[in-house]
Amino acid sequence: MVYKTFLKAINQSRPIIHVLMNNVTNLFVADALLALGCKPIMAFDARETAGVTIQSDGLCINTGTPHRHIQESYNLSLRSALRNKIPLVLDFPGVGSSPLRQDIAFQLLSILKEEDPDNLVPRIIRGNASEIYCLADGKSHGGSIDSIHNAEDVAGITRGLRSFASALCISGPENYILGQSSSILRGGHALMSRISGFGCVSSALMAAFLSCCSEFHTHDFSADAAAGVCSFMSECSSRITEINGPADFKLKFIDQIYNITEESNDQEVLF
Ligand SMILES: Nc1ncnc2c1ncn2[C@@H]1O[C@H](COP(=O)(O)OP(=O)(O)O)[C@@H](O)[C@H]1O
Ligand SMILES: Cc1ncsc1CCOP(=O)(O)O
Repeated sequence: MVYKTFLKAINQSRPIIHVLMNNVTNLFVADALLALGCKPIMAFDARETAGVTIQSDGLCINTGTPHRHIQESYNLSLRSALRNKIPLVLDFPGVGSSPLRQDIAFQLLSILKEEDPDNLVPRIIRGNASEIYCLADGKSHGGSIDSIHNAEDVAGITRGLRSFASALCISGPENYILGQSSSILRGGHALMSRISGFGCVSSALMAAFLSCCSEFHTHDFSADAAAGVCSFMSECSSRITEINGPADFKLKFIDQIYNITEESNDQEVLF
């Protein structure tokens, strides 16, 4: 299924996407979702987060900047999504960097198993190769938010982790999508690794694509949604011309999210 099918569905349904994003990339993610035609809502407080999730069409939890109290919000929203059949994406930036990040991640994974062991609620786990490596083997590898591993190597050790989600995306210069079927999709532009937020945006857009899933009945919808986002982001970046640097690329990328529609011809610049 190509990304244009998803763009059309999003354009028609204007889904509400509840995002618990890290505080580095919150605005970039909100702007990317708005440009796509979604209605993002960033809500973090445990007193409202489960209720906001119930009223949403998709959920994205990104645990990149943990702080006191937010772990409860992650848990409440995840349970709320699973109990109300709201599709979701989990993203764990730098999960191998500290015991706290691992504790948060493994608690969320245990909630997935407890509430929905058969993956009936569509869900994607996305991360760079080092993050997926840490989730898959349960050990900390230290280091930064950026990946030091190779997606192809890590894909080989994800059998156990794959049982937690209907699709897994190991991102990087090439994106490995592992679901009922698997695919490898080229990334976008090397500058995507030189500015914060392209991974976070990718996860949020996956939640948006997943939110349309009731309209489709494919055997492997979550993998289609993950692959659709990777193709879409690749197309957005390939249309950007006259790049002055990372910040310029980021703004022009948001414009491309807005400009590409289901009617666009591939590689056509629409400014
Ligand atoms: N060197 C690269 N070349 C092309 N595309 C890239 C590159 N690095 C990242 N990307 C793109 O940016 C997205 C986010 O990738 P990644 O950097 O792995 O995530 P994160 O920000 O979570 O570490 C990928 O899905 C891919 O499309
Ligand atoms: C720098 C940083 N630190 C914690 S979260 C974050 C942003 C990560 O964004 P991305 O992984 O999408 O580049």
